[in-house]
Amino acid sequence: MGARVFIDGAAGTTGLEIAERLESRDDFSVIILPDELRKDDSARADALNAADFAILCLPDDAARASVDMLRDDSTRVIDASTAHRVAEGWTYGFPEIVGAENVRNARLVSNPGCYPTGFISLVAPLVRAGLIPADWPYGCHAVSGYSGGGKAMIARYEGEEPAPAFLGYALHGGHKHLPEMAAHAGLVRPPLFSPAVVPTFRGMIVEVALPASAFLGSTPDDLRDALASFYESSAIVTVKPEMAEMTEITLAGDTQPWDGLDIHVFGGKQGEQARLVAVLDNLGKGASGAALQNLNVMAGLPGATGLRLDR
Ligand SMILES: NC(=O)C1=CN([C@@H]2O[C@H](COP(=O)(O)OP(=O)(O)OC[C@H]3O[C@@H](n4cnc5c(N)ncnc54)[C@H](OP(=O)(O)O)[C@@H]3O)[C@@H](O)[C@H]2O)C=CC1
Ligand SMILES: CC(=O)N[C@@H](CCC(=O)OP(=O)(O)O)C(=O)O
Repeated sequence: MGARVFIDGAAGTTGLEIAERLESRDDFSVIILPDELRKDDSARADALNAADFAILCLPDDAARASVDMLRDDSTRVIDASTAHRVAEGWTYGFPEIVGAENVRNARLVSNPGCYPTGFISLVAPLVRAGLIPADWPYGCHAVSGYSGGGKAMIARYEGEEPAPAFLGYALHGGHKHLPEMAAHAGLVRPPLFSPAVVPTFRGMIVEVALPASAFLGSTPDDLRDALASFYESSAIVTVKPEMAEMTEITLAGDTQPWDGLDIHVFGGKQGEQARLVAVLDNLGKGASGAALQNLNVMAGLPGATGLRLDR
């Protein structure tokens, strides 16, 4: 029997996928409450405290309640919700950005948000390298598959009523991901964020478009080179070489999880702009894939065992 992993919220979109993916693993034994007990606080408290690892796949308030139910420090937690992503005492579970060693040694790990995973992957290394400023008024445009909205949005897109082909939201600001986007990208303020949902189940494209004045005299090639060197040792994040002939970027519309994250840097002909683009699966590196990566790292397993990186 391997380490015991309790999935709290295993009936939801993220929890279900983590449970399915852990099923084939013999290095972990999975604890899932039966349907009639999955919202029973006493059963949840017992399962949480009996586990070596608890993965919280719950709305924010329920995730906070789960953490409050822990009686001692013996359960290590991966929280997939937004509740603890900028909270003191929690390690942000983005090993490529915060360092795998920090995740390995952490007891409380917050799994990054899907959009922030794309945004931070593009911006954090360049801010750290001093190639773009921490105080620029960044913008971030992104599209997500509808599974990003959990069960409610899946029901909307798969229900009787026709769903929109493009659904822009967060029109008045205040998206729940803004604090972690600023904090973990190393920015003084969050980006102007314009997310949208498109009618595919999973997949995500996150873009940060920059005028040349934002990259302080470097070129788009310099930005790409810096990102390539930052992610050189990552099996998960791939910085694509310049592809001048590439004129379109598309969502694959995959049905299976894909845990990779591809980064593109497109430059203007005279270097007058750079479009930094991250392509990922909102349910892969944006959710369950990241949770499994964090679980592997925390359990001291080599690399990113069990992650599907090809598309
Ligand atoms: N979908 C995505 O792309 C991503 C989601 N996340 C995060 O993961 C978390 C879960 O999201 P997601 O899977 O999409 O959401 P879902 O709505 O699909 O699932 C949430 C699950 O939690 C259950 N639940 C709600 N309250 C309680 C409670 N008090 N006790 C026990 N179970 C409870 C729900 O039960 P019921 O079925 O009865 O409603 C549901 O099964 C959220 O915090 C979300 O922000 C993170 C990354 C990406
Ligand atoms: C399409 C959609 O609604 N996406 C969600 C984000 C996905 C999600 O649930 O957020 P986490 O990654 O923080 O879990 C939203 O914009 O609120």
